[in-house]
Amino acid sequence: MSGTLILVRHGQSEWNLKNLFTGWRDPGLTEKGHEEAKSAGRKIKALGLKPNIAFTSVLSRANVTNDHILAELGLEGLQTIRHEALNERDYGDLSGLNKDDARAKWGEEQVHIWRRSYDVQPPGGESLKDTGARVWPYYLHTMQPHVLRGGTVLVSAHGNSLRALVMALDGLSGEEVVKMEIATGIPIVYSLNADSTVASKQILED
Ligand SMILES: O=C(O)[C@@H](CO)OP(=O)(O)O
Repeated sequence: MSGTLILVRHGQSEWNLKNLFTGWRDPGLTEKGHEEAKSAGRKIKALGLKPNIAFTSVLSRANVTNDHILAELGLEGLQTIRHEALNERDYGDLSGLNKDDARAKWGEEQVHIWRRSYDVQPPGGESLKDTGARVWPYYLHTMQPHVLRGGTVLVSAHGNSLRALVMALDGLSGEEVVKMEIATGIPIVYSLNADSTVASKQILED
C-alpha cells in the first residue's frame, strides 16, 4: 500500500443554486456551500488524514473549498498548487443558461446527453472525454507521484473534472460513467497500491 488521494467536489455554488450551467465561469459559494466545504474538512480530520500537499483548479469555488478544508485541518499554510487542468468541464455555449430552460428548448434527453455522456460535446464546449484528456495526464504527472511516495494528496475540484478522474481510477466504461454523480462537499478517499492501482475507496457520506 502506498498513499492516499482525497477528492472533494466544491461546496454548492451560487450557480448550482440558480440551476445554471457553470463550466469555466466563476461564481462563489453559497452559505450552504461554505458549510459543505467546512464539513468536508471535518470529515477528513475525523478519519485522521493529514494532507501533505493540495491541488485545486483556478476557479474560486474550488479554491475557497480548499481553504475551508485546510482551515478545519489546521493546515492553512499547506502548499497548494492551482492549475486549470483541474477546472470544470468547459460547457461552451451552454455556460450561463438555465438547465430547465435548456430542457424546454432542446428536450430532456439531449440535455442529459450533454450533461452526462462520455463523448458528446455541448456546442462550443468539452465532452467528459475532452476533460479527461487534460485531467488524467495532470493527475499522472503531478499528483500520483506524491501518492506513490506515501503522501496524502487533497484535490478540491469540480463535478465533471472529478467524474473524469474517478472514471479512470475506477475503470468505468463510457456507459457506466453516465450514471455516476459526485456530490458537493462529500470527500472520496482512495488508497492506492504501490503499482498505482486502487486498494480501497471510501465515500465520506453524512
Ligand atoms: O454546471 C456545471 O458546470 C456542472 C457542475 O455544476 O453541472 P452539471 O451537473 O450539468 O455537470
